[in-house]
Amino acid sequence: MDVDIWTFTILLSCFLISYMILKLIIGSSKTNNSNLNLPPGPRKLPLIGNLHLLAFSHTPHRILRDLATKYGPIILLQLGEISTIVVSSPETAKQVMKTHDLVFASRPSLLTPEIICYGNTAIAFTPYGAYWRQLRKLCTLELLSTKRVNTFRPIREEEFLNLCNQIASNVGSTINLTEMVGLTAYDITSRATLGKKTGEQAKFISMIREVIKYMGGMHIADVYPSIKMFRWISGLKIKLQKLHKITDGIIGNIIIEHKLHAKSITDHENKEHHEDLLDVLLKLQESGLELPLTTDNIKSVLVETFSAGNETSGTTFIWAMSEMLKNPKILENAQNEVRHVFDGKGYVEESGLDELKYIKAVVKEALRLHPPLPLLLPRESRERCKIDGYEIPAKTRVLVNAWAINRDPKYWKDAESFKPERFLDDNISVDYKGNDFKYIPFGAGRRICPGLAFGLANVELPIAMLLYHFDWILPNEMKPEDVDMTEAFGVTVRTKTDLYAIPVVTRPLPINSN
Ligand code: HEM
Repeated sequence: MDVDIWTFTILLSCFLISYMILKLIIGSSKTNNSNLNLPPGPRKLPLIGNLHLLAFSHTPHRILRDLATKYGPIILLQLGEISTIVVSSPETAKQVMKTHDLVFASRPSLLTPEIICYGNTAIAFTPYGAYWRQLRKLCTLELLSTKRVNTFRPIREEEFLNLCNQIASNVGSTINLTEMVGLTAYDITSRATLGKKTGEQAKFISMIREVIKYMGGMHIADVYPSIKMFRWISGLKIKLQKLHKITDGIIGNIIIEHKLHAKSITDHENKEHHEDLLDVLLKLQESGLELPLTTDNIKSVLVETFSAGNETSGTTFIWAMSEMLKNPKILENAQNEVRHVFDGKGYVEESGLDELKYIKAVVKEALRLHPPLPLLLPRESRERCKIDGYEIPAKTRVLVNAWAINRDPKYWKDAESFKPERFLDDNISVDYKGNDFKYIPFGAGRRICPGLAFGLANVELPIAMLLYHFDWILPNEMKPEDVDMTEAFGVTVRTKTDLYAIPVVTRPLPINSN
């Protein structure tokens, strides 16, 4: 949650302007909740409330964990105009995402998704209601179902093999794993979503990477929504509108190309043709859904799939690789496993990944210690409700500190250590589906991540392939304990520095794989 210094300074000066003070005072008296039994929390400052506690932090999940240690598992913060509760224990998370899931099934309206995703019409930031329900159903049954994700298997295998070939041609040199794997993930999403690679697609990828820079963090406009001037003051709105105009033009062209192509292909070609997500969305649009799916709605979902999908899986891959490079014994165990399973074939196939119990445990453990969205996505209460005996008024913003929960020593033995073995223990059978609230990297309840299968496939396969074909050496005689695990907050919490390593080929790549 990063409010840049420039905007924050402007904010403070602006508070000197009397009409604003007046407006805020009137605003706060309108929502006077002093008679309610509200959750505890730190003392608020006039006008900004508790904003100063998070405004300059690059690791808000850590600050919020420290506050929870002091005030308890449910705390109330005043972030500018926004009353926000933060829950930090499995029990309170369960109350938000299971017991009262329907009450907390909405999302607040935030500036970036509002502009980039056509007025919040993608799934993640759409408020709860009939439109979200329809979109979510399409997403679960059609777009991101396990069956659909499996149809993209050949794309994943081909693209990650291309990556391995690229790495093999750089053997002995230091490579930037973060960048190389990140770009491959974009290529995969791009082909799965929009079909075969085109120039327009490459432009779209580079624009989405630009958009993502603005997606993370807490913007001043989102904590003072009634003061419209903050939307303009930082220049953010103008930047976003410019980017939106460009992405809209590119995606518009891609949709036109798709429609023309669909008309021109013969019956024979049709049978050979692999449906991409845009094909599916266009078919659904034609099919006459209960609520019409407009072309802008389709564009919105495409933008979201690109942005939500890539960063989360890319981030998870890098955390898992960083942890293994930091813990050579774990890297060796994972390599032994994948080589034992695939040595007969000489290459890794996605269909064999289920045999990689240890590597799956490595990914699970990486997601426990480093959930890419440590505070999940913010929710908003739709009506008044009680949690742990405390009143939560309607329209309260809710953050679930999954990062703190996933490493709570009350529930996890040796909680801060990277130990994949803990997930091999039959007594710890937590899954990704948000059934056990002590482990929620994908969230839980109605708003749980629908891209789970898509995301995991893009993490497990490259790990298996990169560990099968290559040994990895740290550059510049770096020691394992020096691998940088500093976090950087953005659209996801990723490693602050890119991960570099030197590959050594140990299992040759399949000959006809170029
Ligand atoms: C390792 C990969 C991923 C992780 C860790 C992850 C994590 C999450 C989390 C924590 C949420 C919020 C859940 C909540 O509020 O309870 C979420 C929501 C969402 N994710 Fe993912 N995600 C991943 C991959 C993907 C992929 C690949 C896609 C799509 C291609 C995707 C699409 C979405 C969407 C659309 C939502 C919003 C759901 C809603 O509000 O109904 N995610 N994800």
